[in-house]
Amino acid sequence: MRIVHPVEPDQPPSPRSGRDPDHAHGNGLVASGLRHAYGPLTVLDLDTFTIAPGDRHAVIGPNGAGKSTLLGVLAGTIRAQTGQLTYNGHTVTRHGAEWRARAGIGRTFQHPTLWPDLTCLDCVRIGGWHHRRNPDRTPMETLHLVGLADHAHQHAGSLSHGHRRMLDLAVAIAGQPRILLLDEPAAGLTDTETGRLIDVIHRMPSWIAVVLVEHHMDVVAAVADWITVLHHGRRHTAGPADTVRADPRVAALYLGTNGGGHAAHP
Ligand SMILES: Nc1ncnc2c1ncn2[C@@H]1O[C@H](COP(=O)(O)OP(=O)(O)OP(=O)(O)O)[C@@H](O)[C@H]1O
Repeated sequence: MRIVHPVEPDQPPSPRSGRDPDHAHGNGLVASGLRHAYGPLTVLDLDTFTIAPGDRHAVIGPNGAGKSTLLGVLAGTIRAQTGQLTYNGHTVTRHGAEWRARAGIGRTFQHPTLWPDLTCLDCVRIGGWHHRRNPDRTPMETLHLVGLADHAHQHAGSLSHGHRRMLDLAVAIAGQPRILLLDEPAAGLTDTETGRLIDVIHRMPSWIAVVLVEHHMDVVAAVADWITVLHHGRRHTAGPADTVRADPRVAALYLGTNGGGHAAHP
């Protein structure tokens, strides 16, 4: 895939430095002993998974490896059968997705649903409904960031697939997350949209952690400095992005010579 970066960025990229304006970054999200099964099928079995402020962490693995399940457990849309989660030192295991979103754990979805009868602008307004502080940017500025300013008054239901994904991202950003969980954000995007997505992630302030589940390895290479590889719900490999991408065991997993499913070659 050829990634096209927007020719004229509308804002300078955010430096990976700076300070959380409300000093609320704490020590991030720490999960331990996560286990989840559907019937006899264990789809998640992780001893620990940690997200620290500012992380750029990709979770990759063959189809069915448990990546979306992990994101769901972290976001609170799936309750793991066992395990504990703390966020900035507080136990949040039993708190649901809405509480976690308000606390700063935002997410996008593999299949965004949004509100089809609302305009893009109203969707972004809803995304920011729980602000505890002055918004980082107006809803219109958020739409501009993701390249949807010209579609502000269009109904979400009439957007193209790629634009719907970018709107889902805008809605998540409007919630001013401290941890942003992205589930296959590049799936189905054009090259130009993919370039825009990478640009948006690069502009995230340094105190925001971004965790993305992604099959597009050029997107992973562009944004992640740490990669966890899941296989059958377990950690197969984890480490600095360059090291993991060069690991022949990971390539073997993707090529199916290690009992894995099919997916793009890392
Ligand atoms: N609600 C459910 N009921 C039963 N099985 C499920 C359910 N959700 C997911 N699974 C199964 O759990 C396993 C892990 O699914 P998950 O979506 O987490 O994997 P994934 O790594 O995100 O896959 P992909 O890359 O294909 O999106 C798969 O075998 C999937 O079929």
